[in-house]
Amino acid sequence: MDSIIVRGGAELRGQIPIAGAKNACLALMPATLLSEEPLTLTNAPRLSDIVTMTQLLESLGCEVSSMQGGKVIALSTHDLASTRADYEIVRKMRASNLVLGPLLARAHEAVVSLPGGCAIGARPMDIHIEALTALGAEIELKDGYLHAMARGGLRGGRVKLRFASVGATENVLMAATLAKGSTVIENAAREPEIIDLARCLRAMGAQIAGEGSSTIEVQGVDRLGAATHRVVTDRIELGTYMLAPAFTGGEVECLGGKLELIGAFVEKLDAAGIEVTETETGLKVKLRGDRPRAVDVTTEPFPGFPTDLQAQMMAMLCTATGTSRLEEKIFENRFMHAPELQRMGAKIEVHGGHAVVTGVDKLKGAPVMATDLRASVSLILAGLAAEGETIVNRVYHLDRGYEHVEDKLSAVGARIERVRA
Ligand SMILES: CC(=O)N[C@H]1[C@@H](OP(=O)(O)OP(=O)(O)OC[C@H]2O[C@@H](n3ccc(=O)[nH]c3=O)[C@H](O)[C@@H]2O)O[C@H](CO)[C@@H](O)[C@@H]1O
Ligand SMILES: C=C(OP(=O)(O)O)C(=O)O
Repeated sequence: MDSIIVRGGAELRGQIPIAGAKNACLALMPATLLSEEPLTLTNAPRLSDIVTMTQLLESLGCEVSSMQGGKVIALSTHDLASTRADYEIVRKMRASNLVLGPLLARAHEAVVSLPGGCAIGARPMDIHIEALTALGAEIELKDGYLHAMARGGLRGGRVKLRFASVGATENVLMAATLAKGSTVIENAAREPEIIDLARCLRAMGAQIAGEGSSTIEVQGVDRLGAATHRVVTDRIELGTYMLAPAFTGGEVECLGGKLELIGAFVEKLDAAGIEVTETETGLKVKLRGDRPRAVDVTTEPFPGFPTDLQAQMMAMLCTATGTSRLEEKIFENRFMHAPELQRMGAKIEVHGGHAVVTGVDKLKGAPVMATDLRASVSLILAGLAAEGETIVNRVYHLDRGYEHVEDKLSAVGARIERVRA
């Protein structure tokens, strides 16, 4: 398995291009199942999760080709070959469950493996099931698979989510586009990835209003057509690289970055003494003074502070002056980076869903283990600030969510390299 070696202490200066969002693209790709006509996605990120979604869609009869080195993905599902999403693929990636809504809408049936838990916490699907049931689906769990059926097709209805689940909002939004009549989704998730999906579905001919608010209305149509859609900027990759100069000094411009994608995060950066300026091409970031200051952070659904940036923020707060408190409210086991950061000299105490971080003068390089996607990159960031060499092992998680991390960081002056196994 590959590892990444980081030698700390180099100041960062320059521009980092931010890719299209993994978590948007993984919801946009299954939208192809709703139409017999082609869907083309531009600004797609080049990630192993996209390859996994490609394999899943191909197993259902979709033709997928990628162009421009993977930045453009052309999908076409003229005929569905299967309505079964197999455990062998679904277990690799939670987002595989996003084929459930589209399959039900198009074929009126689906058999989809439960994603199961993952390292960061349980990944239940009860909210998805309840929402699709409100559109007339009958769903039963058998042998680890959800067996779903919509006799006579889905019909619109009132869907009230008990929690603003991103995945459940995406599944029911896609399903409702082809349901008979109108659907109202209450307590819908408001993440930028939901807005992006709604825009793509609208380009395909869906009638949707209210995305980005807590109430989304959908008027079902008979069929969806062809469309080309540009994937929204990855706000998590953006936030990750925005933190980099706080570890190293210098100034970095994240190309394609927009404040509206990342407001709550930027407020915390400001409080920590990190200056963010919007430019015509992106967001410029630099640290005021020598060290960041402690801040308290609670993860919440959008527009709150994103859970997917908590690990990177914790790594930064390990180098700050003062004591910070972090509360993780989305996933129950998302502090696995803490013991690894401790190996580098960080002072962190974890009590259930809370962590207390007391900043230290200097982190020290160490061999560390990447336990999940965002934990992996938090260790790389910490390595940029640490004295000596940090070896981040087991980086396959990283390749799920960050394209060419070592190239992007070395282009702005970091001393980082990948060692291929
Ligand atoms: C609200 C939130 O921040 N969602 C994040 C979540 O999306 P993802 O779609 O994976 O997760 P959800 O938004 O559905 O889940 C958030 C919470 O709801 C719970 N839940 C979810 C579905 C369900 O049927 N039953 C249930 O109890 C989950 O256990 C979790 O505690 O992970 C993604 C990858 O890290 C992030 O990009 C999303 O921003
Ligand atoms: C945890 C993440 O992804 P997934 O939901 O696919 O596990 C993530 O994007 O940070």
